Amino acid sequence: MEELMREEPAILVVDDNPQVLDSYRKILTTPTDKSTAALNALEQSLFGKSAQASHSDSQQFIVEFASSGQAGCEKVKQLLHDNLRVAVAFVDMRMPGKMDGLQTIETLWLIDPNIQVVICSAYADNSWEDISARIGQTDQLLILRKPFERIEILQIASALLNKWNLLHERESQLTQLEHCIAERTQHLQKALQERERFEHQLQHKVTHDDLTDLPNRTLLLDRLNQALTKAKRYHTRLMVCFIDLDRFKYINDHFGHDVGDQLLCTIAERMTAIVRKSDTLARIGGDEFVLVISDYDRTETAMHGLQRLIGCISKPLQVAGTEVEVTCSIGCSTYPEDGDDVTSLLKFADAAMYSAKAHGCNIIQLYNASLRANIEERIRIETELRQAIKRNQLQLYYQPQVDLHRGCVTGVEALLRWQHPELGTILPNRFIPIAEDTGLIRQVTEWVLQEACKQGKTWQESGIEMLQIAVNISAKQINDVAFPSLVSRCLSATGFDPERLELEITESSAMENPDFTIPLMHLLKALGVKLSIDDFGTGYSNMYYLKSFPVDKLKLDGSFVQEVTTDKCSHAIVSAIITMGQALGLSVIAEMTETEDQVVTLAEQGCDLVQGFYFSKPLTALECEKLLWKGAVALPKALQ
Ligand SMILES: Nc1nc2c(ncn2[C@@H]2O[C@@H]3COP(=O)(O)O[C@H]4[C@@H](O)[C@H](n5cnc6c(=O)[nH]c(N)nc65)O[C@@H]4COP(=O)(O)O[C@H]3[C@H]2O)c(=O)[nH]1
Repeated sequence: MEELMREEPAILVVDDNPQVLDSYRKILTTPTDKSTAALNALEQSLFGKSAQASHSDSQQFIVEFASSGQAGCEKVKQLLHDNLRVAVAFVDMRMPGKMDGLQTIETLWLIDPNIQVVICSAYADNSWEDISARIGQTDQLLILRKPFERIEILQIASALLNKWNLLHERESQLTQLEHCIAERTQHLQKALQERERFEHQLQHKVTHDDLTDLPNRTLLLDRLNQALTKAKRYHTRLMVCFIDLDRFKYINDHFGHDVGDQLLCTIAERMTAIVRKSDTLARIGGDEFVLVISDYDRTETAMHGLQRLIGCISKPLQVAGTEVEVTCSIGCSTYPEDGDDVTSLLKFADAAMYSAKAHGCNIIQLYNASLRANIEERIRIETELRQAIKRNQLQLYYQPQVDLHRGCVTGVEALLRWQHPELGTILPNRFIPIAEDTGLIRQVTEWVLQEACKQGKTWQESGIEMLQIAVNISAKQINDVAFPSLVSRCLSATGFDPERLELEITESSAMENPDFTIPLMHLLKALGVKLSIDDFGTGYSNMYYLKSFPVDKLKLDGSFVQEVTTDKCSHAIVSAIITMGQALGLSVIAEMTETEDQVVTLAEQGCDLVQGFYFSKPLTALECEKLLWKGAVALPKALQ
């Protein structure tokens, strides 16, 4: 509105006397004469350039005339309506009609409070004090006594017009400034909101899992800390539950990662729908979820909730057009019973979950004392195994392998023992899995290979004939690209004949990732070593892959061997594996052979080699050497 106002403001003259009005007209609208030129010069020296610009030489002022107060007010209204403003009003004091001078002024200021007013009166009936008392103290009002001088009117008009212009300019600058500040404030507020939104998004991203949008490990730890502090303060209970989906890896590998992701999202949604808002459900790894249940009354109540959770997870779901049922294993630890810090509660729940997994599907396992003992032992083994190699506490035992056709020992299997100074002999099943989990398996395998090759070389050089040494290779090693070079290093370091070294790979580890293990097996074969499949018959061998494995030997799993004489099925499986091995041109060895009947039955089925307590338990290198010097072993009578 303000911008639309015409720049040059008007002067209003209100007087009921036509002659007075005429005088005003003459003074204010007559072109410049000498006196007005002098006035202009005076203005310029007083007000500067802007004063000069305020009115032109040809027309002094824009002037409006009104013969009554009412007409004057109407005129101002009309001008405002036409975007014109009145800057100065000369108002007569005594006027007939409804409005005298003061009433006119009051009304004028109601319409436009910025008008500079000059009261022109010939009478002294209104003193300045009276006027001030009526309309208040103001610097917008001057009193001019009639009869007035032309120069007085011109000076006053010019000065007030300039004053009005300056005020108007200041006012519009202020308005502009306010507008600018408002705009800037709005801009800053918007930027602030944007920043807050961004920070919120960032915070969410840092604390939530991308796939399921559940809290991640960071947020879980934070919430768990808070829940634990609360539980301690209010003496309430807290349960930490590790939930792991069974066979997820299989689904992921078999159907692909997209399907795996979709499954995880569906399961996460199902669980979210039934857990209490006050509890925290987080995803901390591939198929691992953690639920924190706080403030529950009895363990049974929490167990009931977990049973419901199992129920909702294992409801059938469609995966890539196939109906799948997902089971899970849940391990729980509780505050205050099992621990009073976040780390312990998480560790114990994790241990309980592993125990649950070992017991089958959809099992809930509460942490207990025996699990605690297991964990403590595990931690001890993990810590001390690191030192065991350096402190020379590892030792290889050798178990002879007997050739049933020739009746002599043609090979040995190297079996690892840890001679612990306090715990005595520790068997590999107790520490190999821990070595695998901690990555120590690489050092352990290197030590075993070095030691076996060194021993083999010693025996070779001492004249023991044609001895094959079999070494167990962990699943972790068979998935390690650096493994062939490790084998090569050991062979070169010891000078052992590669043909005499046999690497035993379990069927399940060979089948875990055949696309990777087959090329790796070929690399090993290129070194000249022999390969055998251990525990054969227990894994899920795909016959197509079996054909592709560059192996020399199948090692029949001990569980079938031990039942070969007592169980028809085991007998049939043993017989089938031996026949298949022969057909594929592979030799077959049976492990854990304990009785004469077993040896005879295996020989009758065409098994080439046997290993087990029947001929010998695992022996120290020295004991084994004595047996090897003897060469021949006593076969059962039926086979002689
Ligand atoms: N009941 C019975 N058992 C018999 C008989 N004959 C031998 N055994 C035992 O059966 C296991 C055979 O080894 P495995 O199947 O390769 O199974 C091995 C192998 O998988 C692993 N292992 C042993 N040494 C090493 C090693 O150096 N590295 C790796 N990665 N694993 C090893 O530990 C497993 C267990 O080894 P050990 O405790 O030495 O147990 C050995 C051996 O002592 C028998 O007639 N009856």
